[in-house]
Amino acid sequence: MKETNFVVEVEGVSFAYRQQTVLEDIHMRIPAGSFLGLCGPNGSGKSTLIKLLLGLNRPVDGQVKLFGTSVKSFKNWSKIGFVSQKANSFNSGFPATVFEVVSMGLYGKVGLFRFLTKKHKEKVKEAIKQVDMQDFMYANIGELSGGQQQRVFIARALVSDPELLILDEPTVGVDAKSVSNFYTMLRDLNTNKGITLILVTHDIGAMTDYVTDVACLNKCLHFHGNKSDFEENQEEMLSAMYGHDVSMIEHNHDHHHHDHHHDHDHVRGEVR
Ligand SMILES: Nc1ncnc2c1ncn2[C@@H]1O[C@H](COP(=O)(O)OP(=O)(O)OP(=O)(O)O)[C@@H](O)[C@H]1O
Repeated sequence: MKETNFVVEVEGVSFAYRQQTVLEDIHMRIPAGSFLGLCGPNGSGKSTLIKLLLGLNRPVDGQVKLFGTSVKSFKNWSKIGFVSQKANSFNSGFPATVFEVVSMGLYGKVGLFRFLTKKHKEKVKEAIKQVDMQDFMYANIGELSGGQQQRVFIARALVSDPELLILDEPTVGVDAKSVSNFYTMLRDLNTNKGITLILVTHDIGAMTDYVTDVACLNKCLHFHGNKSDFEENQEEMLSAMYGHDVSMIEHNHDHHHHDHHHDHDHVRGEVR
């Protein structure tokens, strides 16, 4: 029998800022090749958990392993790409092209201010194509929309061939119409390139059509499993987690109908 490879193993992890416990006894194993949507309300500890995975926070209890190695001694950071919502902050005057920004993803490998070889340049172009931004290769980053900028940051993370890509609220500031294209691109990276993805979001509805697995966090891990198990149990889970605040989980579940009355029938996890 083939053993499952886990990219991330979280074993009994707790974390507190001073006296405030933010994460409590989290157990979680993320198999290679999965696309995990990590959701939870504001302040539920999502970003804190990501910082633990990246070794930026030390757990109070328990341990984190990356590719089978404790994060404390993990060195192979080029296997991991990270894109945060704050990446998306270039103003229109910023004097760098898409090509240059994506090249920065290689500096860990080639050293800052070294010349890029032809091979490196090919890699940069390939990463830009993967996020479907080839038409903007030499455009200034500051002139692009929020969603386009986020694609460029993903390309910058992809250029060093990561096996795991972590995205913390990448669609903040991306207009609604671009969000589904953005998620489709992520799904393609997962299925075609086999990159394991962790997508942090407080918007459950928008991502469930794209991910393979879902984790729901609110200090404790309320659920972690594949998407179909999640969909069977989601009403209970969401009302336990979000109470009566369903505004953030509205979602047009139906792909074939676009009239508003119909959409409204498909609000998920509705609690009245
Ligand atoms: N550096 C810090 N010092 C003290 N408290 C913090 C710090 N960072 C986060 N917190 C607190 O820890 C809790 C969890 O925050 P965290 O940012 O992990 O949640 P989140 O789920 O990512 O939230 P959001 O969706 O709003 O980004 C919150 O109550 C927050 O106020």
